[in-house]
Amino acid sequence: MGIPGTGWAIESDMLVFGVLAGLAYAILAAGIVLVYRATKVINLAHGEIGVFGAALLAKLVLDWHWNFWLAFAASLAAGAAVGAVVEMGVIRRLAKSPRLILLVATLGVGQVAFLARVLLPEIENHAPFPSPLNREAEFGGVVLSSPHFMMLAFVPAVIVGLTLFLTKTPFGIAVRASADNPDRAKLAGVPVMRVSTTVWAISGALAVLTVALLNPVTGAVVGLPTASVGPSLLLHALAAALVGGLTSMPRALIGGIVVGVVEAVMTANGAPTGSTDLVLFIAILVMTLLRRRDVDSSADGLGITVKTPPLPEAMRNLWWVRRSGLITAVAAVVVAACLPLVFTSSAGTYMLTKVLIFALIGLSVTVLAGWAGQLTLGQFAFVGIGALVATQLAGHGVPFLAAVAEAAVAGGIAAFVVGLPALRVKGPFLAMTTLAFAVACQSWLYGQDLFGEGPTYTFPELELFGLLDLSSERTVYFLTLVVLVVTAAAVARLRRTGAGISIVAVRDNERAAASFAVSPVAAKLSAFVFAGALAGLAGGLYAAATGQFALTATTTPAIFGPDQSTFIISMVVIGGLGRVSGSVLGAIYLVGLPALFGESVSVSLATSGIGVLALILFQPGGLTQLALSARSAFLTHLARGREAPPAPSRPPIHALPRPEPRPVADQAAPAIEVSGVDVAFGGRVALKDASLRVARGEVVGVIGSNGAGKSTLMNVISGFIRPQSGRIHIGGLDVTSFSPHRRAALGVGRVFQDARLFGDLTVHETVRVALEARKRSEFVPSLLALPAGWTSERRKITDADAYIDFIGLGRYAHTLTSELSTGTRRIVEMCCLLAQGADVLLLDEPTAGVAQKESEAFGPLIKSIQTELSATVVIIEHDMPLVMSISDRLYCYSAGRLIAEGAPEAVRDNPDVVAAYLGTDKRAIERSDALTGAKDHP
Ligand SMILES: Nc1ncnc2c1ncn2[C@@H]1O[C@H](COP(=O)(O)OP(=O)(O)OP(=O)(O)O)[C@@H](O)[C@H]1O
Repeated sequence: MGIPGTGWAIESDMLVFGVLAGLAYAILAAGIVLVYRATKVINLAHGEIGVFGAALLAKLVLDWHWNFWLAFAASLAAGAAVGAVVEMGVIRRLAKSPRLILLVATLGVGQVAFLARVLLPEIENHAPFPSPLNREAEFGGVVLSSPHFMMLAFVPAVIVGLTLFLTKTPFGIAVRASADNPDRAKLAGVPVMRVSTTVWAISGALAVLTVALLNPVTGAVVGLPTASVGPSLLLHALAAALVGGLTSMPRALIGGIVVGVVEAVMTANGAPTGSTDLVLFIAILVMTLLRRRDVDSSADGLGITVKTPPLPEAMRNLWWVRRSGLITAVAAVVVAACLPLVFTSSAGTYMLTKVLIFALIGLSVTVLAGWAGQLTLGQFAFVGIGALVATQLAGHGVPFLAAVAEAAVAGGIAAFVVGLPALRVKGPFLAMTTLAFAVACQSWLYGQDLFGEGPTYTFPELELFGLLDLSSERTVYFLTLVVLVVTAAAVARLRRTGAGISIVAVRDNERAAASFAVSPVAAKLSAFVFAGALAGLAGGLYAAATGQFALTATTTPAIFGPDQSTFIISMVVIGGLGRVSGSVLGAIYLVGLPALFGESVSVSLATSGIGVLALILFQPGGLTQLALSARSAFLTHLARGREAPPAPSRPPIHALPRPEPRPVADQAAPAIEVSGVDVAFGGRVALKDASLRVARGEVVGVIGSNGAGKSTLMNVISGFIRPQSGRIHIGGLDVTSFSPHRRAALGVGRVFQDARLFGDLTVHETVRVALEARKRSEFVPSLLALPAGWTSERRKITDADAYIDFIGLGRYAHTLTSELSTGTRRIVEMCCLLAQGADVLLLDEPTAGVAQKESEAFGPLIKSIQTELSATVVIIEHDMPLVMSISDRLYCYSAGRLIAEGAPEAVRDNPDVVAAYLGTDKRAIERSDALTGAKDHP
């Protein structure tokens, strides 16, 4: 059979080989799916655990002559035990940590499993990997032997068995419940911990089974270095898992077979090297893009883990304490500048340069993963692109600095291309896409003619401005040091500007950020492009420092390969995710120490998988956290017996900064007009022919029982939900097709029911995000500290101070919002509305979660903010006394339909409203949250 238009043939042997390979991918995928279903983590240690168990099996059968099945059972049990120990010792302890930390922990576990395998007594009898039967049969022109039959029999049986186990048994339901919401599952009596341990134990056994099935098929000879489950194999399995949406095992089985067959057909027909990985990358990209977008926009748990401990009041305002970061940085640069005097050999200088380059690449991960929360497993791909571009250009006579700058541009462009589709992709799916990109770069892109003749590339020996000889390692070292210092300073500065804060805000709460006019797309893309450019720049310098490097699809470990991408993630997490110092400390720890003091047992122990795991377990904030804790302890010690100096006072605020008035499309038009809006989620109708008309300056309350469609109405007005029909006008302008952040820029302010704001931003930073609605901080001027950007940033800082003082939040200004009580966070939200200068305020249960006593103050507060902003207000509230006291008119919704509208008293007494919402109990009306149960007290 042939494929029309390609000249390719499909023979039966390709199908047989394809199916066999596909079964291998599927069983690997099953293990990944199992753990992902239970813990939402991609277990990167899965392969290594399997390789360890399979080595044990080989030892038992070949050297100790155990019966195969007995040895098989024992190694599966060993795999299960390893899985359970990993869960109890690592995963459980990190359950509340950001997912990135867990991912890195699985990398550490993988290294420890690798070490365990190496420590197993050496196998003396070199022989093919053991298999129980000794039969052969011909099938489709292919001679199949017992390992193939094992694969054909075991894989479908295991997958069907696991599927039934997970879908039809109470245990399976418990797995799903504990994955979706562990706290709620615990309340419902699900033994969450036991479920998790069991899942990891099953996955451990499955890993051993996988490698035990895989090894004989690939003809592994025990005792010789066996191929481990590297990124490429993992990627095939991930593609299969993705066909099943990371949850369905039968679909993963089909996915695996499809991947295997396509690959076999392509390879047998002589498709160019690496093109199968390219196809895999495209397939993964398309599949992730076609996935239904997550409705839930909550942060995917990639938060920053480094927390600055409080400093004693007596010391906080001393100049050298305030400047301690800068002082440390200067001292570090001085030390770095002296190091070449200590490590004088050319190899030593090269290692120092490599530490600097890794720190630079670490900065790119800091921005992308730490700030933007984009979990990338392919950052080294951009380093490789940068290196090749710089080498190629330098080889064609382009001056050194221009070549390196173009490497940065190439990295940025490549990141833009990858980042654009990645905007729709989150967390583990993005990790997979970027890993696929890294694998495709290694096996396909780097081999393209565009980058010159490989596989060996030589960076020419150049001069800088005809003065500095770049063939000297020392010159390259100092040049790299200058680039790193300048870049680190720019990155640190960027984080303090509106542009940097916005990136973190989008990561923490995309909806809230959009409601402050921050464009999530622009924030994420700018992080992607900037990180890509930094990686490309580092790549250019890496090529210059290395001089000559070889790139082939099979070189392991490849200099720019996917393994390096996972390494750099570990490095940044170990250093301290999200901080500039994190990249530098991580590079010193994981690249510098092993290279310079590799002989020392304690150094290799500290920087091995065990050291990394121990550090993550006891100090998830990494080395930066350790340093900050040490500083805090030292200052606390010094502060003993010292009086706290009076805090520097700020001049009193006489008037709030006035926002520039926004142009209004039609002065005579109502502030908000919603007409004929229908919204349905699947088959469930949330709004039917909804309408709302609010005059300028009016306060309108929206009431109705839970699920009546009130929040949906808010989401329709603010742009988070596109209605199936109907139109929305703001100030006479038809905004139906506008995104949320565009509506926010028109003056639409919003508070959300959950009052989550941005967990990793301080109150001051949060208010500055709101100020973005007035004047957006541009990325490039902020990064380069151009005068325009600088003046506007200074202005925003003082404006934020003014709003915070006005609303009485002064003492919380530098507290993280996640550390505030719900009531205080609600007040921060109000402060943000002021800062945003919103003239249409959409308040979705602004007192939800606030104690009754505190919520009484909210009526006057809302009124005063309305007056200050001359705003129009729509408020959803279950607190009837509050909503009655401030509203000019009320709308009441029931089951998505408007049932009453008019003066507050008239609506309250309307029989339909009484029947559908309020009931007849007077006390309930006076304290209506008792009726809805909506209020939870902090
Ligand atoms: N993103 C969504 N996906 C599916 N269904 C949804 C979604 N958002 C809302 N719904 C459904 O639409 C209906 C209206 O929900 P909505 O949140 O607007 O009600 P509400 O009146 O605000 O209730 P509450 O007082 O509890 O906030 C409910 O049945 C809800 O389950």
